[in-house]
Amino acid sequence: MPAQDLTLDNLTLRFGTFTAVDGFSLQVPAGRMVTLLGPSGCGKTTTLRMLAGLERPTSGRIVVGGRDITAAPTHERDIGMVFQSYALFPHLSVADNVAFGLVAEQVPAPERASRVQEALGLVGLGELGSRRPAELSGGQQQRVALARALVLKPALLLLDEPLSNLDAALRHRMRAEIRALQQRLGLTALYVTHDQEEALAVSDEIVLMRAGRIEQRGSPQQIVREPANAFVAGFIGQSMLLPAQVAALPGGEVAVSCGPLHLALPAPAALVSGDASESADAAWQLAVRPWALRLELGDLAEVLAVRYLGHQHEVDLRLPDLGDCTAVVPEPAGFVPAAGARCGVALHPRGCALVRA
Ligand SMILES: Nc1ncnc2c1ncn2[C@@H]1O[C@H](COP(=O)(O)OP(=O)(O)OP(=O)(O)O)[C@@H](O)[C@H]1O
Repeated sequence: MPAQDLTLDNLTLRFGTFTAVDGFSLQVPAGRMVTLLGPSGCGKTTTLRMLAGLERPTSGRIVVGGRDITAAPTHERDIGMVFQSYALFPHLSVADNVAFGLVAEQVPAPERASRVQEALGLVGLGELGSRRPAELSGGQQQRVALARALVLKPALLLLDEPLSNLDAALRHRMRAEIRALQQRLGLTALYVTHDQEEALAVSDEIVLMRAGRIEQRGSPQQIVREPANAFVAGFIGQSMLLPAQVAALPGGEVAVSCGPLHLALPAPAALVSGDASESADAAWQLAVRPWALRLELGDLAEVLAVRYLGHQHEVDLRLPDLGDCTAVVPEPAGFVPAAGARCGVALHPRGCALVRA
């Protein structure tokens, strides 16, 4: 079946009095990969389990390609699933593991064999169909799990922490492979991870969740560059949050002061729209990425320590009124102060975002 679009409409799931997923709405266009990201316990897996038919929502609807599947049993949902544990059958060959869903669907043997070979080819395991899972590496086993989902040509692919069991190098390679395959096949996919770099690397769109609700959704760039609030700024990438004074300037900009540091930024949308509750008098914080702290000659900050990491230098600073923070100077570096010396600090607007306190 060709990829379908997915709509989650006001999904809620309560376990007794505890609300695990709270009025969750999302549209995923056909052929896109959207990632649910958020801290442990925020409801990512529960949302995926409702999609898979493993949990029944307390209220709300799930629609795939115009078909309401909210109450459909798992095997009628046309969904492929890949989980953290590969859950392969150890006594079956790789090919028979991949064929398992086709046997359940009573696909005739000759078609089964060609679809299994095609799916194994897609994940680069075309030659290994006769092996047993125990004779494969962890990465290869996860590829078998992926082939087992793809062989069904599902309308929707669900991936729940699919790379958590792999070591770091393999995780990097596999996330690139999964993303390339999803794009090449035009699959609609929902991906769950708590690893922000993984989410940034594989997604068309990220949905950042907290306590069963959506804090922000947007492209990876939007989530990093325009965090909607202090929680998002703190969760994605390292951010230092500084109390900020904000004053409107002509031309759609605001003057921002954080203790001794000053810069001009585009005015946040809420300020431009004139929403009375969002006036410049409201409490704001400036979320500052480590690379937005630009070091220069001067004597504003005390340099506590400098660490050379090969691709960058980390510089621990003590700023008057603001406390301690760490700046990052990419290699090849221009100016890097010495530990124990003093330096000037400027804020680069690209790595700074105003968020409500
Ligand atoms: N069957 C259940 N009964 C009661 N509470 C549950 C049940 N399943 C999940 N929860 C609770 O719902 C909340 C959301 O759980 P969920 O597994 O969706 O979180 P998550 O975002 O996937 O977290 P993690 O990243 O740790 O996997 C948690 O507080 C969890 O304890």
